[in-house]
Amino acid sequence: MRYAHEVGKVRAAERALMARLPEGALMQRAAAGLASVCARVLPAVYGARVVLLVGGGDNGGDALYAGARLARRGARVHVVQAGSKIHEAGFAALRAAGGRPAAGDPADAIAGADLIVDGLTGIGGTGALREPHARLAALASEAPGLVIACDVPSGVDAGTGEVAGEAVHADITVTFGTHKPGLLIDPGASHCGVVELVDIGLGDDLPDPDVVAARPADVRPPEPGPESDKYRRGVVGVLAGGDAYTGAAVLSTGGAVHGGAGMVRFASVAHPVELVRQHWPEVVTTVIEPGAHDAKVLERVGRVQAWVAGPGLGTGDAAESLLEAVLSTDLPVLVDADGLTVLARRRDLLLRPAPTVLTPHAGELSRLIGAPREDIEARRLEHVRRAAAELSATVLLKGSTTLIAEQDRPVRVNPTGTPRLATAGTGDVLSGLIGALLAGGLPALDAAAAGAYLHGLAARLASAPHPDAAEAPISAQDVVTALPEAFRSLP
Ligand SMILES: NC(=O)C1=CN([C@@H]2O[C@H](COP(=O)(O)OP(=O)(O)OC[C@H]3O[C@@H](n4cnc5c(N)ncnc54)[C@H](OP(=O)(O)O)[C@@H]3O)[C@@H](O)[C@H]2O)[C@@H](O)CC1
Ligand SMILES: Nc1ncnc2c1ncn2[C@@H]1O[C@H](COP(=O)(O)OP(=O)(O)O)[C@@H](O)[C@H]1O
Ligand SMILES: [K+]
Repeated sequence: MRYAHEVGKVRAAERALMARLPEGALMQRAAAGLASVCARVLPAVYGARVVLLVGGGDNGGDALYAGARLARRGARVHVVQAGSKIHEAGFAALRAAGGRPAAGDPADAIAGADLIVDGLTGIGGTGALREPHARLAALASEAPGLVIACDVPSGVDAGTGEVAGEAVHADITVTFGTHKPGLLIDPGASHCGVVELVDIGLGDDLPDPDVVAARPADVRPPEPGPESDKYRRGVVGVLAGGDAYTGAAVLSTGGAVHGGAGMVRFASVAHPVELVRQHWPEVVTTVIEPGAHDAKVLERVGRVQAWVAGPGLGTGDAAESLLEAVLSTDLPVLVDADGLTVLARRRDLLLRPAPTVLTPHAGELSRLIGAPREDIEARRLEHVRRAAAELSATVLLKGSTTLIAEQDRPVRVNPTGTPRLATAGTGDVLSGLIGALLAGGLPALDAAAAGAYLHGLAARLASAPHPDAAEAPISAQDVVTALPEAFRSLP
């Protein structure tokens, strides 16, 4: 796992470690790590034109000491100072090594640099960047040279990933001690480029992480053993589709079929059942007669280990009764799409002892918790946590970074995916896939996280089947088709 800690915890760990070390030792560790990444990516350090963008805090100090190290190796290092304050000792070290303030318009120095080191703000940055920082951030983002952000791209809120105004778009972010949540969560994450973690020795002083992102080896779908049979591997029941929407039923069922369940049962009104049978002959189907939506329907469907309810189900009384019946069981239930719209008016249905997984996008979450959609998109971490607490459920918030929250657990950030996933029907695939993983016995948080990982991986593989291939547009059905390859590519 990659771990991230909130800013307050990073500062507390730094204080604890600093108390045991000689003054300035921690900043030297950070600067040494930063300088070594700079040296590695430059074709040659000697003669390289390096511009440091330096704010008034310790983030600027890191940049100045790293600049001094590069200057000692022959780089031509210039400083663009933002504001009146500067880290005096760092500035003195840079000057002693031959670095100088940039003369003339900073725009020219930035445009002519081989490498720009962003030391405007780090974990101390709050709110939208002020001037002249904002202009310098914009100039760096547009410059032809490489941009390396020190700790956090300036303008990104390290704790949340919120970007309130202008912010640096880095090629590489060299972060110290631990990841910060804002480096893993959009919109901040998309400003970071490649994130490199420099160990400054915080290890034992850091508490449990607040946010974690899986590495491939962390994703462990249930594996069938020699004793497995279709029932022991887990049966998933899908309640989806209606007379109005049939595609959602086919796609959600497809996610379940390729998600590793021993069997998929599907129930709906006649038309979607017919289509699901055509697409997925291996699925056991039940036709629900119009008007019959109570618990008896579930008995007719047969035994399952987990339910998926909602895609294309409609939002009327029939859908509500079906949802009430399924949430009255003592089985894990995933609710998606139309099911979430119903839940927004029937939150009482969430008061149940068994696990519930909700998979909203920002619009659906907005209805569920009564927060504006724009606020959810700007501050995804805060809202997904709030939703998990208020709704007593595992909440997977879809979008440009998928987050999964469960009360009192670190929030999982999904590292896979592509913006090409933003196409109709891919969410339905995800619901069936997670349902299969739940039926296979994974706990809710692990099932949701593994499902999001495999779904994002399948989308990448569908869009660009090998590393050198250009990305092509994909359909939701392509994601279903690529799921076996996604499973195969796990270590
Ligand atoms: N502590 C340690 O042991 C270690 C810390 N390390 C490093 O220290 C960094 C944290 O340093 P920090 O606490 O000095 O804060 P920092 O990120 O430089 O920001 C403060 C400056 O930004 C300014 N500013 C804020 N918001 C702004 C805005 N919107 N627009 C414009 N300006 C804004 C603010 O100005 P003010 O508001 O005070 O006028 C102040 O000048 C951390 O990220 C890591 O790089 C490493 O060396 C490892 C050891
Ligand atoms: N900008 C984006 N980058 C990456 N993935 C995205 C982006 N926007 C949406 N997605 C993903 O695409 C899928 C869309 O799901 P959803 O909104 O439910 O669509 P639908 O209801 O049409 O199936 C989700 O997995 C979501 O995380
Ligand atoms: K920075």
